[in-house]
This record gives sequence, structure tokens and C-alpha cells, in this order.
Amino acid sequence: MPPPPSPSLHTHTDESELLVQMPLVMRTAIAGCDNQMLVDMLLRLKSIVYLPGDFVCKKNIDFHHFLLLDCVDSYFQVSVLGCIVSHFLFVALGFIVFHYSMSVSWVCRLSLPVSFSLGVASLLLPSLAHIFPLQGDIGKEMYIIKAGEVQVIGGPDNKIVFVTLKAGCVFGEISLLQSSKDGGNRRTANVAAHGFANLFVLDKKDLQDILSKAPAAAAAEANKKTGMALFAPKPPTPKMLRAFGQFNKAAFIEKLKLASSGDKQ
Ligand SMILES: Nc1ncnc2c1ncn2[C@@H]1O[C@@H]2COP(=O)(O)O[C@H]2[C@H]1O
Repeated sequence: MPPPPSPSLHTHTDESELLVQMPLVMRTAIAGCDNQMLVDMLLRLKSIVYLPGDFVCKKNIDFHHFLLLDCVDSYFQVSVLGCIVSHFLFVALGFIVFHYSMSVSWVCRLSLPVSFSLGVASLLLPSLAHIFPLQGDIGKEMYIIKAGEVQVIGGPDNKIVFVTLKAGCVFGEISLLQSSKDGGNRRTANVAAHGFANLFVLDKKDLQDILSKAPAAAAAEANKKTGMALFAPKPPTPKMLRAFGQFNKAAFIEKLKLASSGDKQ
């Protein structure tokens, strides 16, 4: 008797079984989708697990990461470090100048104030980042949450949680769909994994391919035109309704009075 097939070697799968395992939001969305589009999309999805706190999308560059100062958690320490680093740079510069037998007096005189200013500048860097925010990542992928949660975060030190997205939610699509003019393809928010998050990732190019082939895309284009009809001038009111529209209450009461006085006579 042949051995029973191992579960991992099944050649075909029952779609309804697969569907049951998906988050409810995804199942509902799938129900209204074009079949070919779904197949196209599913074949291109990659599954990635993000660790707790990992950034999936970045709107702002974090200056502590930027300066490679993850271990330094206060602006004061950053500025002190800035002073020390710039002072050593000047000492090195002085050494080079001295080595080439040039005057070092101006280097010595400038060393302290410049080190100090650079220290102050490094103190101000995080505040400057809020005034002149650096542009974030260019969106290259969008995500569907398979399991776990992600949070859209912002504010100082990304402490504010704007929204928590759960299994079945889609995000990271805005920068993919916006035009690149005026930096429109930059991430509009920071998104980080809240606990372990298993995400399906879809490339920008794959998304564009799917949308260009999908009949739904054409329908959406057509809908833009038909949708306008909803706001177009309304058709003229039918005759009967127009008669109601011209209904004059005072004249009607006058007619009633006349009729009743005629009855009495
Ligand atoms: N208020 C919000 N609610 C839900 N999702 C958001 C919100 N703001 C931003 N996002 C998502 O966060 C993503 C960040 O990258 P994108 O700008 O590409 O696309 C963004 C949206 O998908």
C-alpha cells in the first residue's frame, strides 16, 4: 500500500481552506476583486517578518540614527560629543598645517570657538529637524498585514501613536500611488511594527503592472467620468412636481373661502 502523502507535498490546495486562514478584512476585500488581478497579486507577494519596533516606513530621518549616536539619548550628550569631536578635528587640522610648516596660530585661535559652535549646532540639530524636516524614504513597496500589528507613529521621538493597523490592513500605498513631482512619492508617515508583524510586501513595479492590466483600473477611470454625472445639473422637474412647486397656499385658501361662501348662499 502506498504511504499517505505528506501534508507539505500536496499538489493542489482548496482555495476555500486558504481563504478561511486569511484575516476577515482580507477575505471581504478579496470577495469583490477580479480573479485575474488576485492571482497576479498573490504570485508577487513576498512574506517578511518585522521584529518589535522595526520601522517599515520612515517619514523623518531620526538624527540619532543619522549621527550614529543610538547609544546617546540626550541632546546635551550629543552636543558635548559634538564639541569633543570638532576639537579633535581641529587638533588634527593643526597637526597637518604644522606638518607642512605653515602658521598654526590661526588654527589655535579658532579651535575653541569653532568647537563650541559646532557643539551648539549639534545641540540644535534635532530641533532644526523639526523646523526643516528632512524628506523621508521614497516609497518602493506597499504592505498587507498577514499577522500582527503595525503602528502609524509620529511626534517627538515617535511617541505618538496615530493609529494601529491590524491583520488584513493595507499601508504604504500612498507614496506608491502619488506622482513623484514635488516629492510626492515620499513616505507620508512613520510606520513601525508593534510586536512581531508578518507582512506581505508588494513592489511598486508589480503594483503598477497589476493596476495597468486590471479591468478594475479601467473601470475606476471610467467611474471618474460617470461619477461626475452625479454632480452634473439635475434633469428638469417633471410636470406634475412642477405643478406642486407652483402651488400657491394663499390663493388656495382664497379659493376655499369663495367656495364655502358660495355654498352658504
Ligand atoms: N492616519 C493614517 N491612518 C492609517 N494609515 C496611515 C495614516 N497615515 C499614514 N498612513 C499609512 O502610512 C503609510 C506611510 O507610507 P505611505 O505614505 O506610502 O502610505 C502611508 C499610509 O498607508
